[in-house]
Parts: sequence; structure tokens; C-alpha cells
Amino acid sequence: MAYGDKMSGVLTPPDPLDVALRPPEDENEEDRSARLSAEEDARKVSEMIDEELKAQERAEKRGPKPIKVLLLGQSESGKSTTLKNFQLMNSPKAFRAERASWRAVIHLNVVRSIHNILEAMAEAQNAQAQPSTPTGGRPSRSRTPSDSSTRVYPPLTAEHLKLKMRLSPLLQVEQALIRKLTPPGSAEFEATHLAQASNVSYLERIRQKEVAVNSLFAWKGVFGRLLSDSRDADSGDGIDWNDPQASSEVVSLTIALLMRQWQDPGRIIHACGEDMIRLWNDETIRSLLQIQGIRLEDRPGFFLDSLERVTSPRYVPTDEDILRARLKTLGITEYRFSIKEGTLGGITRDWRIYDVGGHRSLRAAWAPYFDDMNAILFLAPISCFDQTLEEDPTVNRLEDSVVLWKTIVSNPLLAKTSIVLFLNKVDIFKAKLEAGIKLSKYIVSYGNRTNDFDSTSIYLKRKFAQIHKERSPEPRMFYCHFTTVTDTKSTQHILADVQDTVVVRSLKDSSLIS
Ligand SMILES: Nc1nc2c(ncn2[C@@H]2O[C@H](COP(=O)(O)OP(=O)(O)OP(=O)(O)O)[C@@H](O)[C@H]2O)c(=O)[nH]1
Ligand SMILES: [Mg+2]
Repeated sequence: MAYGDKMSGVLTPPDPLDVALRPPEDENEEDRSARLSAEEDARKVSEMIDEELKAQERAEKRGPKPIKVLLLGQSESGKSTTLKNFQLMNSPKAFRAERASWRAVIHLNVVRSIHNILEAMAEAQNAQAQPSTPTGGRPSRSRTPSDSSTRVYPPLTAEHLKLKMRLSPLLQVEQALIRKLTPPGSAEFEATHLAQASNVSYLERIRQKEVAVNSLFAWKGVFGRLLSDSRDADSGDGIDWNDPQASSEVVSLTIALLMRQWQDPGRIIHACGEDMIRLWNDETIRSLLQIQGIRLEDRPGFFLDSLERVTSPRYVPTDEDILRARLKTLGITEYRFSIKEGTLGGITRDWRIYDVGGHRSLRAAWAPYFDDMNAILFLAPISCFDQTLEEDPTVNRLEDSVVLWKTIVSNPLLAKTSIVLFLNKVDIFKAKLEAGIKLSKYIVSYGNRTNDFDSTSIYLKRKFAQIHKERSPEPRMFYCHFTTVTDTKSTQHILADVQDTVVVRSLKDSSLIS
């Protein structure tokens, strides 16, 4: 019997740990004393580690409480982008170690934009196919019920339709990326719910569909491997993607086969790169998008102007790319870091930044965090003055931010909390004003004041300041910054300022300084 309980006759496997640790049967005296001395050393190291952990625990109990900051604002206001700036400032190495994961998100953003274009082409094709509409190269009229009976489209050529066909495998890439990002239970397609609740057109619902990721799911880990895999992806597939001879049918079929074979959707995105560039630079396509009122360049996660770079097999996202990448937040993300406060004799303070989802359906989850925060960083994207909420197309986005601001500043649980306002997306705001979009058309109270940045920004800042003054349960300072949080340089400057303000306030509260 190799092992077991001889008395009962029942075989029980030997404890593998015991077997591994048991001294060899033929151990001599010299080996034995060497082994005992090594065991003694290991015991001492283990005790030292235990002692260090206990000391750390005691220091944490004695030391100052961590500073807690909660990021608030409507969906797409820039909360997660601000969190990324905090990470880039305070843990740049860890931030950059996650580049590979962001590459997948950026690819998803690219595919999403192409998907939007393909849908717009399909709508124009439908219009061209209407029996009562003249075809054969003459402009056609869309007669879909939702909108568009008066739209006149330029005709799509056979070349456009070939491009569309060759790019169709990207829809499978989109699904593959989404599946990786959002395994069952980790996220949801919000638009699936919206679609039933609202009466927006099918096309509009497709455009609204957006991937959201739950912070509980470690999605970044899923993509960690892909970057290194794709680095040496150039060889070995037997296909020369630069060969101009390759016919579209072969490319299309090959891509479909490779979809099954390859785990990295980046390869297919690379294979479709030239076609995507051709599609995006095509004048007919541009005017077709314009007719449908689609401005992809104003949407979050826009990378079509950098296609050559982001579809290259060796693409590694830059810091700016990561800040521009769009992934909607579900749940709550906590980010921890420490800062040495030089002015106070080198005390190290722990910081915790909390990022939440800003979609209306997620705002109920904010309240439990209110009673324990040192500061709220509230983001109001002022560029949205001419847009409506995705979750309720009857509500103006800026109006939603103002109402939300009122609710936050008047909340009694936050009476003693510092609130810092970021009037965000200043770059897009300026571009809209320069393009002649009038603030007064949407914010009627603005009246006939000049439509330049100075007047409009002062007006909006005053509105927010007034609400802050009138609605705060107790008097408190109004901190406000005009921001473009995708611009790391200016944002880090502002965040350093905010960090100082919050520290000073927290020290005043704990009476360490007066
Ligand atoms: N141009 C420009 N884009 C911005 C700015 N701030 C944020 N964005 C972009 O807007 C998109 C949305 O930003 P997020 O930070 O994901 O928004 P959020 O508030 O976290 O949104 P939820 O997670 O849905 O609540 C991202 O693609 C950002 O890159 C800005 O100041 N200028
Ligand atoms: Mg977010």
C-alpha cells in the first residue's frame, strides 16, 4: 500500500505539504544543521514582516485620515477623464502600464465611429432604393418615417458599396471587443433599455448605444496580454496586407476567417485601416453625414483623424489618446495615492478619489458617499449648451447640469464639504462659439449679449456662483475653474491647485492650522 490508513484499510492521500517539507530520509548531520539554520532564518524574516505590518497598521490608526474626493457631474462631463489626470500626476508608471488595455478601448471607439458611418450609408441607400424616387446617379430623397422625408442625398457609387462591404467585418470586431470588455454581469448596454423606453428612431438608438463597464470587473487585465502579442503580429500570417493586388473579396473572406483564428481584434483593425481612411476622407460620405446632422468629430472617443496611427499594428496609445478614449462608467471606481506634504514637515497624506457613473439611472448610488467626503469636484460641460440628454432628449444638457449643481450645493449632508466646480469642455465650447452657434438660442436669458468666450463664460460662471451662494446651507468659498480636462498640462496645473486647497481646508477643519 503506497499510502493510507493501515488500521482502517481506507486509503487517504498524504498531505503534499508535509511530504514536501519532510527532511530527506538519508539526511546527514551537516545537512541537518544547514537545514535548521535556514529554517530559523526564514522564521525571523516572517516575524519581521509581521511586525512591519502591525507597525503600519498602528501608524495608519494614529496618522491623519485620508483625504477623500468625490467626482460628480452628468454622463460625459469628464469625471473619468479627470480621474485619469489624477492617476497620470500621482502614479504615472501605473497609468502608463495600462496602455495596452486602452488600445482596445480606442479600437472600440474607432469601430463605433465607422459603425455610425455604415449606418448613415445604409439610411442613404434605403432612400436611394425607394421606388418612387429617381435613381441612376440623380440625388435621392429619404422617405423613412422618422425624419427624413426632405433629405436629399448624393448618390452612393459602386465603389462606396464595395468599401461598405469590405468594412462590414468590423461589426464583428466590435462585438468581439465588447464581449471581452463586458462579460455577462459586468456591464450593460444601456441603449437596450432606452430603446424600449423612448420613441427615438432605430438609427438614433443604434447611435446612442454605448459600452459601459462596471468598475467591479477588472477589464484592464483582459487586454494586458494583447499588446505584446500584437507586437510580433507582423509575421506568420502569410498575408501581405500591403499587397495592392489583393482583391476585396479575398480580403473580406480572409478577415472573416482570421476573426475566428486570431484573438486580437487589432489585427483586423489594421487590415481595414486603409479602407477606413478612404471612407472617412470621402467627400460624398462627409456630405451624407452632414445631411443627417452627424458630427462625429464632436462625439466622445473620436479618433478618425488619427486612423493611420491608431490602426497601425505597433500602435501604443499616448497619454492624450488615453484621456480622449471613451468608456462609460457603471459602479464606483476608487483610486488611492499618497502625497508628501513638504510644507508640513514631510507628512504623507493618503488620498482617495471616487469616480461614479453620471447617467441619470446611476445617480441614486452617489448619496451613500456624501457624508464622508472632504471635497466634491463637480464637472459641468459648458459645451453642451446646444445638446440634449441621451437619457431624455427633452432635457437640455446644460440645464441638467445646473439642476444637478443646485441639488448638490443645497444638500445638507454636504454643508461642510468643499465643492470645486469645473466648467469643462472649454475647447469644444470655444469651437462652437467660433462656428457661430449662439448661446442665447438655447439659454434665452443670455439675451442679446455678445456671443464671444469672455462674455458667455463670465455669464455662465456667475449663474453657477449665484446658485452656490443662494443654495449652500452654510456660507462657503466658491472655487471655480474653466477646464479642458483632455489637456493634461493645464489640467494638472489646476489639479495641483485643487489638491493644495483641499489639504489646507482639511487641516483647518482638524485645527492643525488656523
Ligand atoms: N474635447 C474634450 N473632450 C473631453 C473633455 N473632457 C472629457 N472629454 C471627453 O468626453 C468623453 C467623456 O468623458 P468621461 O470622462 O468618460 O465622462 P464621465 O463624466 O466619466 O461619463 P460617465 O462615466 O458616463 O459618467 C471622453 O471621451 C473624454 O475624452 C474636454 O474638456 N474636451
Ligand atoms: Mg466615467
